Amino acid sequence: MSISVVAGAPVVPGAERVLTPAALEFLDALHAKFGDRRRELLALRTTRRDAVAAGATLDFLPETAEIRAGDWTVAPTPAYLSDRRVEITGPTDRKMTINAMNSGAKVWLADMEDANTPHWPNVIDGQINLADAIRETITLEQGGKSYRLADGEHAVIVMRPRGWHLPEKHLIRAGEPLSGSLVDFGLYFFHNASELLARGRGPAFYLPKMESHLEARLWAEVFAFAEQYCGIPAGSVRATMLIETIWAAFEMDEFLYELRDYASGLNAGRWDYLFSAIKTFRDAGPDFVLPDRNTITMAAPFMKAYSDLLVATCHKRGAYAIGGMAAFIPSKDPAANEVAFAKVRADKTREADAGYEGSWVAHPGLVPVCREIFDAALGDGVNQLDKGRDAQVPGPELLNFKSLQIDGVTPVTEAGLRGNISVALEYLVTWLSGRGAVAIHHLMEDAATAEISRSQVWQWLQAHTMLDTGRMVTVALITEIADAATEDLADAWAEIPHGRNLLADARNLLVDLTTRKNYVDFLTLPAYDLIP
Ligand SMILES: CC(=O)SCCNC(=O)CCNC(=O)[C@H](O)C(C)(C)COP(=O)(O)OP(=O)(O)OC[C@H]1O[C@@H](n2cnc3c(N)ncnc32)[C@H](O)[C@@H]1OP(=O)(O)O
Ligand SMILES: O=CC(=O)O
Ligand SMILES: [Mg+2]
Repeated sequence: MSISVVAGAPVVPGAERVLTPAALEFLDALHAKFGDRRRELLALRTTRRDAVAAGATLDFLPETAEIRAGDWTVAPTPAYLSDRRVEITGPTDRKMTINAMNSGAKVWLADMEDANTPHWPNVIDGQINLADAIRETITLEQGGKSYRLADGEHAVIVMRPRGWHLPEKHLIRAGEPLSGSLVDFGLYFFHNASELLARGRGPAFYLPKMESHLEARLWAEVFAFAEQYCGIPAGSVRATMLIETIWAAFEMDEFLYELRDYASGLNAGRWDYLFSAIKTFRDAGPDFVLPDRNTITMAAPFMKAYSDLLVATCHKRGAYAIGGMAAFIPSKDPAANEVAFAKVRADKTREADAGYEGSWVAHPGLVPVCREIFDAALGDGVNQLDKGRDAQVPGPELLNFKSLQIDGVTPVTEAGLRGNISVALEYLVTWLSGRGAVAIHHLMEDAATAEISRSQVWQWLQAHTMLDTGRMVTVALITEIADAATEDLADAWAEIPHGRNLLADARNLLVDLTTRKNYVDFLTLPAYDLIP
């Protein structure tokens, strides 16, 4: 069996550095060993969601009760990951790679996932940029500026590969596209694991969007195989798992247990979590319809329950709890900037008080505020593992979406509907153009936040939701708003190469995703079909 680049794939300068025969052989071995299991586990997702559609609910798993009750801890935290008080996230383009490394954050989540469009050039360039960053040779001349790694300490790289559901269509094996996860992980590991080990800085990964501990087990098997294949000591990898599906909230102990030889923490991936909550219970009746996106904060009882359970689970098992993304980013408008900093400060303070070891920021300008808050919480230490261990969170609390109702009704506004449609549209066109994260109305938007927006519109339509203005959510209303939003963006996108076509594609995709009867599991799947 062998792997080839599909005919017609965009030519990417430097690809020969990444797609070496030996690296492709490694990808081949990974797919031979794990490809079938990946497909089985994706099918299991469908089976489990079908059960919810038929009336089942979610609960802690009876078959893993012993794991939850057991007395075990995860592998020791390596020195390079012992201080995670501030982590910056961002895509792996060359400029942002250098800026993230220089940002003053302890960790950089190098994102091939929520913040990345998997255009073939992004996939390959990202690998090149990471390899150069690891070896500290990365430079860039752009826009009259010279970018270099600053003297002194740089952020530790924790790479986030694509989730299990995403294919990599530019590489095929036996006529089938490869797995995006295995391509991102495999190329990064093959080229950099020894170098990272030698430098005492990895290899470390963030693992996204898992729904079952069996998916965590698959990652553990992949790590063990990769270490052996590349001649790296067993147990060298470190993994931080995102708890960002509602399913994962019921299996946090199990995730850590499956990856116990590799795990260094869990992260509260709040945006995908909310998306998963909506998606999973999208047709479960009025008690599962959620209100406007901007009203569902981490203070919502079901979000707080998830956050508390995450800290307790981590700390019981000797793992770090890493906070999530406050989506507010710095702005040139002083009033908006003040709001952004106040919101981020409040969010990070809540996390530090709850016992997290550190948290995420989306922008270098926010590193100092996060650091200041965690400096105060951590004092002379680097963790708060003795904090928050005793939280008891009954399963139903994780599903108490109803608590956001007012007088038995979920408040949904026309402004919320318009906001969801315009943000999802602008995100989609940006994604199609090759950028997976963008600032819209002073907020960071990425695949996870856009998933919430389009899923809410779908759910409100199916639930015949009445808006605060007295209008009902209908196909006609969604289409009317989408067309107006498209018109609003038309001039800006007309200036960009192929911009008109991209905008038309984004509009059509959005209307289809939100008004079709059969819900689409991930917007990135049909969107991926639209990119070269
Ligand atoms: C739900 C989740 O998964 S969250 C995690 C995934 N999402 C992300 O990682 C998003 C990360 N953030 C970003 O991508 C960006 O901040 C954006 C797209 C939201 C805004 O970016 P911009 O519009 O470029 O912001 P802005 O103009 O203020 O940037 C100022 C400088 O900071 C840099 N910068 C901004 N954000 C980042 C970042 N996250 N990492 C590194 N550099 C950054 C810019 O490159 C720019 O550099 P320059 O002055 O050398 O040109
Ligand atoms: O990946 C993070 C999230 O919030 O989603
Ligand atoms: Mg996410």
